[in-house]
Amino acid sequence: MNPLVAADSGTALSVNLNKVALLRNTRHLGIPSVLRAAELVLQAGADGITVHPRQDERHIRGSDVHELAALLRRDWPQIEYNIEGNPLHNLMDFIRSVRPHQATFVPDSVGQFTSDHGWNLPADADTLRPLIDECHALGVRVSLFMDPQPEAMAHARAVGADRVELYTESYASACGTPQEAAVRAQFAATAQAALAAGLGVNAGHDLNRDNLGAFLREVPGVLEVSIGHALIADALELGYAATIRDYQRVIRAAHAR
Ligand SMILES: CC(=O)[C@@H](O)[C@H](O)COP(=O)(O)O
Ligand SMILES: NCC(=O)COP(=O)(O)O
Repeated sequence: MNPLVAADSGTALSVNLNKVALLRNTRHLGIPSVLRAAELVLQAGADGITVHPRQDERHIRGSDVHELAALLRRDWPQIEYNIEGNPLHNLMDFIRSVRPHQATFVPDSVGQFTSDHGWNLPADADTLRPLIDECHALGVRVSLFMDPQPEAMAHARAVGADRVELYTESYASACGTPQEAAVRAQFAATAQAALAAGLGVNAGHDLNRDNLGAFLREVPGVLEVSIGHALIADALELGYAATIRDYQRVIRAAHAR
């Protein structure tokens, strides 16, 4: 599959392997293996691999980033490799050495518990522009992690981003509450603004098998979802292959209209 276009289903499923590394790091035995997890999810039909190497290496280590790059280059050259992180911290070193298909810029602090907000545009524009330009010179697509604010989408395009990744925690936490429909509509409006500005739309954070379908049915043009925490938790119960098949079933069903 061409990593530069959406999956045949309409939305590519990129599997975030952070939590496999988190479990591995609690012993010095190398299990569970991040590389083996990548092979298993790809054999089962995942469309991409995502990692978010944090500076404290609490989960993904620098060595994982490079070993995954070598594996994908050797055995899965058409599979999209998406590396997330803060380009003001450690991300750019990985982008320069690995040249993945996509860099997702995330404005996390060092030691942050998990990502919890997007970029502030246009305030961050002057900081981001040269880093986006550098990625483009390296042949790397840039996606900006963004809150669901329609008015920020034109600014994301103006600073040179190719895509935005909509930060979906507010949607996930609204699911099952009276606010669910309104929050989803906010994401739909943001995606429409992104498309109108000429951006591709990705989405991620706390997506799962239960909330993904409704999101994809209502939010237009989502090219890629990156899913880690819930998917790896599902895989502990179901195994990698059955889990990937089920997420792909949800994605296909959302697009079968
Ligand atoms: C950008 C994003 O939403 C995810 O990459 C999230 O930050 C995962 O990071 P952790 O696995 O460290 O929570
Ligand atoms: N970009 C989001 C991601 O990679 C995974 O987020 P989560 O599913 O672990 O919350």
